[in-house]
Order: sequence, then structure tokens, then C-alpha cells
Amino acid sequence: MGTASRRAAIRLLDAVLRRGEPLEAALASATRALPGGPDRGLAHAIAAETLRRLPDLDALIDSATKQRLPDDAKARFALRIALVQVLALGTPPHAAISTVLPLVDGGPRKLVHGVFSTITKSGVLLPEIPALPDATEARWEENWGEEMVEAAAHAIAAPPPLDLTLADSSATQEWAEKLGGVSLLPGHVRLPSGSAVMELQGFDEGAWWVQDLAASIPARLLGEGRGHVLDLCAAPGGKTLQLAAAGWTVTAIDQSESRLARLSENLERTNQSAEVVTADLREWAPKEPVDAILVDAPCSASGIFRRHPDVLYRVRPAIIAEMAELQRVILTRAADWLKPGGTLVYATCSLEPEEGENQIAAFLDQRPDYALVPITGVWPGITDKGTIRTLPTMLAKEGRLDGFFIAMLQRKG
Ligand SMILES: C[S@@+](CC[C@H](N)C(=O)[O-])C[C@H]1O[C@@H](n2cnc3c(N)ncnc32)[C@H](O)[C@@H]1O
Repeated sequence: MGTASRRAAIRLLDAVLRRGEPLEAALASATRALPGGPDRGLAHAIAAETLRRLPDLDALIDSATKQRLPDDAKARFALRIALVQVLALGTPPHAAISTVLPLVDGGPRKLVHGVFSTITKSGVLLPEIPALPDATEARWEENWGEEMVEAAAHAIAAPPPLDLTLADSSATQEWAEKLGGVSLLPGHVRLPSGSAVMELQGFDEGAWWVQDLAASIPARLLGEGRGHVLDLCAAPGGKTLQLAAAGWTVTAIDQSESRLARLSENLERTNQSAEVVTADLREWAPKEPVDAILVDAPCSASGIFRRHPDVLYRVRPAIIAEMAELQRVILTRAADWLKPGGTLVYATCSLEPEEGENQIAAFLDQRPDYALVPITGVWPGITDKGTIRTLPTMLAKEGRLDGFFIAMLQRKG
């Protein structure tokens, strides 16, 4: 695995940092020329780790250059990926630089080699706790305070654990023991990061599926099946599986065919069933009102920055406003589809109040036919208002949580 993987890693970084694309979305086109899975995996790992450590890598590069390299300079990209391999991924310096230098042939090769050698020979290390990008740090500090920013930085340093949701929560202890994990809620098992999912006991028989603990809360709030539920924005289906396993008659709707294909595979593997509909929720409507609705709205995804470090760079006020508007449209339409007395759960994996707290406050102002149902129980992150706000500060010793906002609403009867 050589220069081609490194070239693809730079393409991925360029897609995220210059074009604002999600890392996962850029993967297929940036790695198309690579021969196999391991090469693609390497390109992805280098790009993701670079994004986790970008401010620290740039500070090192700046400390070793007389004139600051522009942010989009080829030399800076080459140095970032060469250095991250040595300082974070354990690649020997010779292998890291020899596979990166061909990428700057006919250009700043000498500069890249010189700066790389100065830094790696100095014995300097990356700080134990990564720095956050300035704009993200400022936004999160304003919204959640210094402690949250510190926790977020710690969260980036350690790869997140693997959370599983069990199809049968009465077997929680049994599965925790079988898999060697710990359970933090009934129906949940947490394993160390890096566990090979498909090799774990129970994968083939569909006894569980991968789902962050915070992400598992919205469907849990709807409880045992009491009729027909619309799972809006359903793919790849973690919440669909939970609802089906709880006995609901589920209609799962999403606009992405490729993500719905994964949802159908997941249903098959876990032996659950749901009606699957490919549709844009700005246009689709059900034939009749339903008993419950789960809106797992599309969002900036800033709450899942541990697994998707590109959000640290892509999520800006304009993106947040655009997603908040889409959420508003979907939520407002969905609100007309619920029977009086029915329950609607709204969730976003976002750390931006515009996509959570503010969205629901504005909705309740507009819809006197809806009331907030204060959430009670064992869930982490219950606020004074009775909504849930999970933050990376929570369950710090147990491996932390993704950032989620969840509200439960009832249509007045
Ligand atoms: C947060 S993800 C859903 C995760 C899913 N609920 C789960 O638990 O696995 C948001 C989803 O919204 C879908 N989406 C975005 N805009 C949409 C729209 N206008 N209509 C329907 N689905 C949409 C995306 O394709 C994406 O799958």
C-alpha cells in the first residue's frame, strides 16, 4: 500500500476542507482508483486521523516553516498526512515520507522533506489531548461551556467504544457476558473500540445491531408496540429495528435508496419486518393518521464527531441554518400525520441548539395542538424541561456518549 492510498487521503481531505463534503460521501469517488479494501481503509484512516489532529498538525508545521504555508497549499496537505502517520498512526518515518514525496514531485518536494525531517527528528509528539478547530470550540463553548469543550477534546483523543442494541432486552446480562462487554441500560452492551463487528457472536443470527447508546434512546421512549408507527428519516435503520423488535407495525421512510438498501439488509439479518418506502418527506404523506411518529431528522451530525471528525470542519452557521430549515419542514408536515393522543419523538444527533432545543421551542409556539411530554426514567441527559440533551461530558468513565437532542411530544386529544 503506497502512494496511491496517500493520494486518495489528500483527495478526501480536500473534499472535506475545501468543498465541505462529508468524509463518508467523498469516500467512493476519492478511492475509486485504489485496488482493494485495505488500501481504501488506509486512505480513510489517514484522512480521518488527520481531521482529528488537524489544529495540532498545523501548529507543528507552522513551527517549522519560516513563511506560513497557505491553508490550501499542496505542501501543507502532504505534510499533514506524512506527519499524522508517524505521530498518530505508528508508521515508520521512512515509509511515511517516501510514499508522500511523489505527491509533490515537480513542486515543493524539498520543502516538504525538510519540514518533515525537522519535525520528526526533533522528537516532538502531538499533545495528548487534541485541540479543536477554533470556530467549533468557540461555538460549543458559547452553547455548552468550557467543561463540554474539554470533554469533546478528550472524546476525540480516544476511539469511541462499540455500542450494541439487543433485539431481546430480557437477555441483556447473558449477552454482556457472552460478548465480554458492559451494559449501561437494559438491551444495551458496550464493547471496547475496534471490536470486529462481523466476527462477534450473535451477528449472523441478528441478535443485536450496532447503535450508539444515545442514538438508542429515541425509539426506546416509544415503548412497547401500540399500533402503527412512522419511522421518518429511517435509514440505515437502527431505530426501525428497535421499533419492530418492540412490536410496532413500522413504516420506514427515507429518501436515500442506498441507505434504505442497508436498512433492508439489517431487517433481514435481524429477522424483523417493516414496510420500507423511498420518498422525500417534503412531498410524501401517509394515507391515514398513525399512532406514533419518530422523526430522526437529518442534521449537521455534529454530535457524532467522534466517528465523523469531518463535522468539526464542515459544520458552520450556514449549514446549521439549512439543516434547521429542513427539520422544520419535515417536523411540521409530520405533525399533521399523528392521531390525537399519539406520541411524536423528535431527535437529532447534533450539538447545535438550533437543531434541537430551539427547533422544538419554535414548533410548540406554532402548534398549540401539541404539548411537550416531560421525559422521565433512567435515561442520561434529562434536562429541567424534560427533554434529553446528551453531551460528551456524560458517562466519561464508561466511554462517553454522542451528542443528541431528544424531545417527546403529544398531540392533544
Ligand atoms: C439521522 S439519519 C437517520 C438515521 C436512522 N434513523 C437510523 O436510526 O439508522 C437522517 C436520514 O434522513 C434522510 N433524509 C434527509 N432528507 C430527507 C428527506 N427530505 N426525505 C426523506 N429522508 C431524508 C437521510 O437520507 C438520512 O438517512
